[in-house]
Amino acid sequence: MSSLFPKLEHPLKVLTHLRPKTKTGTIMTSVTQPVLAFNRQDDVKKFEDTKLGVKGLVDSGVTQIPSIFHHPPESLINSAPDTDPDPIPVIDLSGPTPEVVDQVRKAAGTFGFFQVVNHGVPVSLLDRLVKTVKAFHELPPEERMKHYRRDMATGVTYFSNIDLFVSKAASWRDTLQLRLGPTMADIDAIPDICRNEILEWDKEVKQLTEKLLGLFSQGLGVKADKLTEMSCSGGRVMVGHYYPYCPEPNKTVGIACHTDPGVLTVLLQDQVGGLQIKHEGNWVNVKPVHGALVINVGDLLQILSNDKYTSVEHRVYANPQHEPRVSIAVFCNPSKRDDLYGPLPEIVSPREPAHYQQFTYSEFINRFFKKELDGKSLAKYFSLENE
Ligand SMILES: COc1cc(/C=C/C(=O)SCCNC(=O)CCNC(=O)[C@H](O)C(C)(C)COP(=O)(O)OP(=O)(O)OC[C@H]2O[C@@H](n3cnc4c(N)ncnc43)[C@H](O)[C@@H]2OP(=O)(O)O)ccc1O
Ligand SMILES: O=C(O)CCC(=O)C(=O)O
Ligand SMILES: [Fe+2]
Repeated sequence: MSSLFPKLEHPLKVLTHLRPKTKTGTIMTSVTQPVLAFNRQDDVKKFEDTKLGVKGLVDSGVTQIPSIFHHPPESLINSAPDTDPDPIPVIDLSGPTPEVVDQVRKAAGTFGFFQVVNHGVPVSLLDRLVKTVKAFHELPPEERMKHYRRDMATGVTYFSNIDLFVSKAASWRDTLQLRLGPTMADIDAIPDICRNEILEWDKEVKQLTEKLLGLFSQGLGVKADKLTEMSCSGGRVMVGHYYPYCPEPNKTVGIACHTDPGVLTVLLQDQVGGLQIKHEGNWVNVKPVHGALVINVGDLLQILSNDKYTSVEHRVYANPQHEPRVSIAVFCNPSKRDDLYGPLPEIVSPREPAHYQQFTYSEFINRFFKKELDGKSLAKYFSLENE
């Protein structure tokens, strides 16, 4: 440990020594000594080694966020102006199927996002899930840090920022991540405090994603079980994000602008708000609707649909409120790794030729982990228009 980070008895104390940057660019320690050399990777590692995430920073009472969280001006976020009524469609899944298919097709082709109600998942379970995932993130530090790990051996991980070591700036959130399918993570590795709710949620979300794939398939005019047959929701990864209060929300973000790589994402958000999507060049808030689930098209579904559906950029602002924000997303991906994916043959023709080449899911996901972190869709890497 460098002399700038004196050996401290409690890991939380290290956090107060992570260096904020002054306006002039001079880097000061918390005891206001000027420092000439600044190694970002050292500070990233020290933050990681606390195993307490941004929640630990907040608990330690930071009033200035460490410079590893400072985003460049172009990626900073202001709250988007509220639009009334909220333009993002709320679809009642209990409606007549042809109408629901039509609504899904339109929403997926324009916003790439919509909310669903009467989706079949008991609202009481959604409330319990948010409550218990929040309780996990608010366990005492010594309990929480026992879970902190990035390796996928058990299928359960807990960390701050999936891309902490590769991104240019870290974001103000922590995440509990679990593999739900095709095989569930080790049950014993799921934190006790939210285990029952996650297991119940897994059953419900599996049924819901199959229903949604049916609607997306019919919206393309192909047989209802086409996307399910292609195993499009066989691989399911759940994340439980925690966005604590940020003392300097104008210097960082909750989650940087990105698209989701897979087929579709089901997102449960609490009532705090913060998610924004890009629509016709403007940022639009996705307002929380109690009991609703937010659905969005991923890059792979955009490709399968030959651009009939669109994978849209979205982001979350750093939480300026003292009430922490919790969101739970399930990313659906194909479980057949070596099958070929590309625009569905049924929807391409000489009049509507394929916009994308074919590739295996393994090639696709390798591209995800290799791509520069530009926040843009993966679709461009498979586009035939580049050839
Ligand atoms: C870590 O390096 C990164 C990270 C990023 C992240 C950018 C973002 O923040 S995007 C916004 C939020 N999105 C997410 O947090 C992504 C959440 N996760 C997912 O959507 C899925 O986990 C998935 C990444 C799409 C993978 O899902 P799935 O295919 O169902 O799951 P697996 O079977 O477990 O994995 C498939 C394949 O990927 C390899 N892999 C999984 N996790 C990692 C990882 N953290 N680092 C490297 N490789 C990983 C896994 O080993 C499998 O490989 P095989 O060879 O066995 O097929 C952007 C850029 C980065 O570099
Ligand atoms: O927290 C949210 O509302 C969005 C999370 C998200 O976009 C993601 O995990 O990919
Ligand atoms: Fe996302």
